[in-house]
Amino acid sequence: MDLKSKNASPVLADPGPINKSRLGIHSSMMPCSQSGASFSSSILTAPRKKPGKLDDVRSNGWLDAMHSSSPPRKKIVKDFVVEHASDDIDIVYNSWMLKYPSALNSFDHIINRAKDKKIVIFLDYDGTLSPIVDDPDRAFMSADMHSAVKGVAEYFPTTIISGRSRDKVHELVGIEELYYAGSHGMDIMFPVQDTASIDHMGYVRSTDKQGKEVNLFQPASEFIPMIDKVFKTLVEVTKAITGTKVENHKFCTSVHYRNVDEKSWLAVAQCVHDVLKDYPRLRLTHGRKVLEVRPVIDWDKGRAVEFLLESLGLSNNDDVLPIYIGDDRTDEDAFKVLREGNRGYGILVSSVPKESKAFLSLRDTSEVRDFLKALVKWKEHVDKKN
Ligand SMILES: O=P(O)(O)OC[C@H]1O[C@H](O[C@H]2O[C@H](CO)[C@@H](O)[C@H](O)[C@H]2O)[C@H](O)[C@@H](O)[C@@H]1O
Repeated sequence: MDLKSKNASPVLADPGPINKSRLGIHSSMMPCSQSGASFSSSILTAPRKKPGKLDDVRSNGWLDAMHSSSPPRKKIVKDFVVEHASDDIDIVYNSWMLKYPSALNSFDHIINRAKDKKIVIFLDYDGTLSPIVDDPDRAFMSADMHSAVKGVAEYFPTTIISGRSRDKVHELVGIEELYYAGSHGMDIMFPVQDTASIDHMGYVRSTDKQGKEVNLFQPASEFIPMIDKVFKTLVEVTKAITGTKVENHKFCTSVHYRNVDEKSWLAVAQCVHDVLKDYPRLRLTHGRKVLEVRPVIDWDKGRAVEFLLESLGLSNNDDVLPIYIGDDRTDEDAFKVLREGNRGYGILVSSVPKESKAFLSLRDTSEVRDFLKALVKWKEHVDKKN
């Protein structure tokens, strides 16, 4: 990517003036449920305020997207028109792997391509390094995964790119040798080096928790007060819906519905939809049983990968082999960047067949760990020979 030719600001054309009062008292601070616990089922049958209101969420595809996020295995198989026997499940998965071959089985091919190139690793966190669990605060890596990630970071420039806040994912991973990009790449901390060529990109010099000098790139910093306000509003309006959890990631905010009764998913969607109506500069994306609210800026995990490659002086296709491993829809932006630039490998982590811009696949976090360990072993072997 020629960052120099890009507008330094990734903020898209403003869809309208920001009404200052919107940033203050929010019109939907009232909970969506006026009747507390019984809210979920009644909202399914009767429009809450205006006729047609519930249709908004149904017709704009939110609800369908919510149902298809993290679908149970059976459902995916059914979509592939196969019976539910486990043998058939394997047949479907194996035929899907013809399109997205296993990165483990393709290992020799990968290292062959990596000869004379510098491998650069990008890792998503949830669902990639830690298994998906009900409580986002308890999504930990295994000790084995921790040592595999530490191992790759010793040999290859390695970045964690997460939807979580940078501080949170740093706390969960706890490895200092890594670079961290939080809030879907809207908060990037990377080492100070000769990056004079992109000085105009707007990153600032800062210090990390150990007092070391670092560069910090935060293209959505002007949105911090707005996100904080929306976070508080979302906590308020969803509090009557049992099981919802709202997280503040500083540059974006997430509304989880994994622990919400499916009958109330529409209510969750409606609450978020109502709040977003007053914030034209925010948009919604879907993750694994989570609605993610983020600024309308032209920035995502794909742009973050391009930015990091450029800023670390690793953007030359002939010398560098980027590998991005992720499981979620937001990781598709990064897969797309690699695919379209014919650069390295996007690796999708999935135990069910799904369409992706990735080239390769791994079934689950344990295969991710094995793949990372294999890279370390190979690199140790190569270094020993030289
Ligand atoms: O980009 P990621 O690192 O994959 O972060 C995406 C979201 O991950 C977390 O939620 C997901 O994992 C949780 C723990 O396993 C799970 O309970 C939840 O259902 C998943 O959506 C995180 O809590 C979100 O804030 C991130 O946006």
